[in-house]
Amino acid sequence: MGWPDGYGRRVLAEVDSTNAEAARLAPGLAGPEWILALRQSAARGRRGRAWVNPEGNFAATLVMPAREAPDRLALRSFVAAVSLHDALARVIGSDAGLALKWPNDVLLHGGKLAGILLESLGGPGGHLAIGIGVNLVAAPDRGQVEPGAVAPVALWPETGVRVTPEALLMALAGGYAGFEAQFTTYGFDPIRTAWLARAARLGEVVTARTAREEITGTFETVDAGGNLVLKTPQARHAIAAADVFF
Ligand SMILES: O=C(O)CCCC[C@@H]1SC[C@@H]2NC(=O)N[C@@H]21
Repeated sequence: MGWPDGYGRRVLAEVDSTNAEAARLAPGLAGPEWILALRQSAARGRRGRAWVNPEGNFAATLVMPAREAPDRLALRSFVAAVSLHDALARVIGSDAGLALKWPNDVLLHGGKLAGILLESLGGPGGHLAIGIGVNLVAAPDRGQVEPGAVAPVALWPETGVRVTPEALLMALAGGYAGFEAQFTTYGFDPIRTAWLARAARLGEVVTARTAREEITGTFETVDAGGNLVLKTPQARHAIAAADVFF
């Protein structure tokens, strides 16, 4: 799979955060652009957390013009997760042990291998930044992540497979372009189906911690809006934003 038509690419030796760089570049971009950084000094994670980013790990952001409603923009989270899962399977040579955790973490052997941070950049045209971090060579210590969160893992120690950030970008950019085209043409349905086929803990009991409450229930599905659907003895909950604990 070669580099996809219509997508730009920049490779930076160092930047504060590829998502911050995406926001700076967005006003001057006419089409989608991948920004890969070999080092980040101020990488950010979801919910205002820092992202630990040792050199050799993958750090990139896809910034794209997107004049769409926020609900639809948010579904790119699943497009990115499915693309990342499949790109990792391609570079590893197998999808064994890979799974997706709602909404967009990639797990390997049950540990967190990769995270995705979506940011809507607004501005006159409207841009979306999809920031992707993958622990290719090293994972943060358990003490550096939230108590109760899935333990971080890294690809190299876990599988013996050494992949460069550039090689992963190649696999990811090609795969993303395919899923993005599918999303544009057919909508969320095929992406949702692909996501569910790669889901961790589907049909099992999980806990979702939202800003207001904690819900423990059976992970039934992801609905047409991308919500996590949990069934408890009392009700069926469609959850738009939460941290999920196994
Ligand atoms: O918290 C998460 O799970 C999401 C982590 C996203 C990290 C990536 S690394 C590349 C991009 N630039 C950032 O500052 N963050 C994202």
